[in-house]
Formats: sequence, structure tokens, C-alpha cells
Amino acid sequence: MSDDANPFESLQEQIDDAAAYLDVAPDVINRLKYPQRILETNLSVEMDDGTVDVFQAFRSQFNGDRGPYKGGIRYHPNVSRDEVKALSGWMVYKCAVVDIPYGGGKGGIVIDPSEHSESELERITRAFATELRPFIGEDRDIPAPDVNTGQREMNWIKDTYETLEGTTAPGVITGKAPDSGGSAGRVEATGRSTAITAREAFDYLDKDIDGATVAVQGYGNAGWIAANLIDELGANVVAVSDSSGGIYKEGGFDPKAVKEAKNESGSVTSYDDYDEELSNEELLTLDVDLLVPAALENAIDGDLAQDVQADVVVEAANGPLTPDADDVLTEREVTVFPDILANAGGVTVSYFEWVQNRQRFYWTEERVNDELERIIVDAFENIVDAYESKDLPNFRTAAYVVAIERVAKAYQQSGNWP
Ligand SMILES: NC(=O)C1=CN([C@@H]2O[C@H](COP(=O)(O)OP(=O)(O)OC[C@H]3O[C@@H](n4cnc5c(N)ncnc54)[C@H](OP(=O)(O)O)[C@@H]3O)[C@@H](O)[C@H]2O)C=CC1
Ligand SMILES: O=C(O)CCC(=O)C(=O)O
Repeated sequence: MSDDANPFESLQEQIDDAAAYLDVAPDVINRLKYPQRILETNLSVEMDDGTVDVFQAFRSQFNGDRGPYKGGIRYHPNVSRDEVKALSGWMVYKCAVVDIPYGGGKGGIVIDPSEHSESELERITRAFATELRPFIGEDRDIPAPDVNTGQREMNWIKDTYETLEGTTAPGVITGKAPDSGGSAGRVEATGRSTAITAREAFDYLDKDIDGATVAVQGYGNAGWIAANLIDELGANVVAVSDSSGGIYKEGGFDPKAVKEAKNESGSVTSYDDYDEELSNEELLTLDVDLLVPAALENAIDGDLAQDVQADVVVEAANGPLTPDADDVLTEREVTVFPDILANAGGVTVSYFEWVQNRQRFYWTEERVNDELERIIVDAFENIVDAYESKDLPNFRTAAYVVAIERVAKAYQQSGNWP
């Protein structure tokens, strides 16, 4: 894994690549490359042993032209100001690609959650929610889960916000547990849109997903659900990994059995029915029909991209390919379907959750999945149309062309056109 590329610079390069094909004023493009504001805070929190630790935390509000800022909160030791800026920018274009009425935001705490007890994590999360309170709100900025956060943290943030505000406001955050105002289908949504994108991609490329071999890097919320739903499409998940390494089985894994083993012991590598152990680099360069990076940014850089043998890459993670890797894979005719489409199911069902919270009227899982299917298939078709009609180099640029046009139009209509 390369850590050389600065994700914020990668985002700006992706915007510039698309701008070359757009009739949008350079001043507007320039505006769309920078966050509108960033909260940086240091959380002083009492640990279980009575000492006080300090945790750096961020929330970036990148662009609100199309609606409230929207995006997850990540807990990871490598969280940084530039990473959060990039992730918040990717949210802007993701929400525009699926045409939901949000801008983009993202937050994070520099922390290794595995080093903390649940009660420490609760105090840290509530301290962050207290700092976030003036910046977030149902119509202002709506956080959600990301790496190492989930329903538990979202419930704590909702409770802290509502307590401080003295009201109920379930739509201030999404990804909550269903009993606390969460939506059916939100846990599965990111993996579901990844699987829908893979299915549409194979169909578009005249390839058969039934029997296709698949490698999945990362076996958390996005990765394991994607693996499971792609397996349900008839594909053969032959390799999976997490931060401890990977495993390969020629005949294919049962994704649920691997997940059960990981739940029990912490890693996919504890699953005992495999042919070979693999490093993450080996997994990313396997000769498979479909590669699904579902871990972190910069998993594949320009050098590693030379060795990628997959025919199709569908990005469940945000930013898993550096711009150099993109160039190499475009040149080598490996087809990449980008993060801002493939993992957009998460924020789309977050949008459904927010709509349900505002209406106090809850949908069935079937309705959630049907609406998600429609939105992702429409977005896929819009991107393919742009790719073909404008003769674009790849589907990432096509996705940004579609998205930037929409954000620029909202800005223009707000009356601020330069
Ligand atoms: N959750 C969501 O709704 C959405 C998530 N995403 C993106 O999907 C990606 C994954 O997020 P999510 O699944 O939620 O996070 P999780 O925390 O649930 O899972 C992350 C997974 O990545 C693995 N991982 C971490 N570092 C590495 C590494 N160096 N090599 C291999 N695997 C690694 C983790 O391993 P281990 O289990 O060992 O820690 C874990 O299995 C991120 O890019 C995120 O931004 C995008 C849209 C929505
Ligand atoms: O559900 C959301 O609002 C955002 C999820 C997210 O952080 C992402 O799509 O990267």
C-alpha cells in the first residue's frame, strides 16, 4: 500500500481532469476544489485509569451548494486534515452523481479505537459531538458512519446533540440503529450499491458475473456486504483480506462463514478453509475478473497498477486508486467504476433515513432497496451516457463530469455566478 499520494491533491486532480471536458468557468472550478470551512478541535477526555488524553478531531464542510453538508465520521490513527478535506470533497461529487439534495462533509478523530474500552470510546464520541453541536443540524450538516464507526457511535452522537439542544432531532445524523431512528437497509447499503455497480458493469461490458472470480480488499461494513451480495449474483469470491492479511481459495469462499470467523477472532485470516495466505498487495494483483478495494485510500498506486491483473475494478472504498494508478489502468484498459458511484449506496440510504426521520414515517426494507436500485442504476446510466457522448477517457472522469455540472449549476442558480 502506498501512502505517498496526498488524497486532497488526488481529489483536485480528479476535478481538473473532468473540468477539461466541461464548459464551466475556471473560477467556478477553482471554487469547487476547496472546502468552505473546517473545524479542528482537540478533545480532552478522561480515560478509565483517571488520566486525561487529548484527541485531534476534524469536520470539513466542503460544499453546500446542493444542500446540507453530508458525510461520515472516521476513527483511525491516520486521519489527517488533508484526508478529511479529500473525503468531504468526494462526498460533494458522490451526492451529485446520485442526485440527492446534499453537499459534502466528512469528519474524523485521530485514534486507534482498538486501544480503547467502550466507555472511553463513548466519552470520546460524546466530546466530539459536543464540539460538533454548533456546526451540525438536520438542515446544516448531517454526519454518518465511516471506517471504525457504526450504529453505536451514531446513537451516542444523536443522544448528545438532542440532550444539548433540548429537543428531538433524529435527522441530525444517519446510520443509527433502527430502534433509534435508523433506516432499514442502511447497514447493507454501501455493499449493495457496490454489487449493483458490479452487476451493471459486467452487463455493460458484455461479461458474465455468474461464475466471475472476485477479490475483495477489506472486510468491514463495505467489503463484507459487497462480497456477500456479489456472491449472491453467482460470482465466486476467491480472495478476501483485512488489515491482518488475506486468504485465497480457488473454489471460492462462503462470505458469511468468513464473516463469522472474523467476528469471533478479529480477522479473516482465522478462517481455516483456504488454499493460501496472501498479502494485501498479492490480493490486489490477483488474476481475477473483478477486484473490489474496500479498505482505505491509496491502496493501489501507479507502480502496483502495472501489476493489477483484474479486468474490472469496482471501488467500494473512497479513493483506493491514486491518480497515477488511474492513468496506468486507463492505459492498460482495465475498466474502473469509481467510488463516487459504487459506494454511493451508503449516503443514498442515509438520505432515505433522513427523509424518514423528517416525516416520522418509516419504510420497509423492500422499499429502501427498490429506491436504492433505481437511483444507482440511473446514476450508472448517466455516467455511461457522458462517457460515450463526450468520448471520455474513463468512467471516473465521466462521473466527475456529471457531478461537477450539477454542482456548478446549483451554484450558478444561487446568483453568485462570477
Ligand atoms: N460505511 C459506509 O457506509 C461507507 C464506507 N465507505 C468507504 O468504504 C471503505 C471501508 O469502510 P467501512 O467498511 O465502513 O469501514 P470498516 O471499519 O467497517 O472496515 C474497514 C475494513 O478495511 C480493513 N483495512 C483497514 N486497513 C487495511 C489495510 N491496510 N489493508 C487491508 N484492509 C484494511 C479493515 O481491517 P480490520 O477489520 O482488520 O480493521 C476492515 O476490514 C472506506 O474507504 C470508507 O470510507 C464508503 C461509503 C460508505
Ligand atoms: O451515509 C453518509 O451520509 C455518508 C457515508 C460516507 O461517509 C461515504 O459515502 O463515504
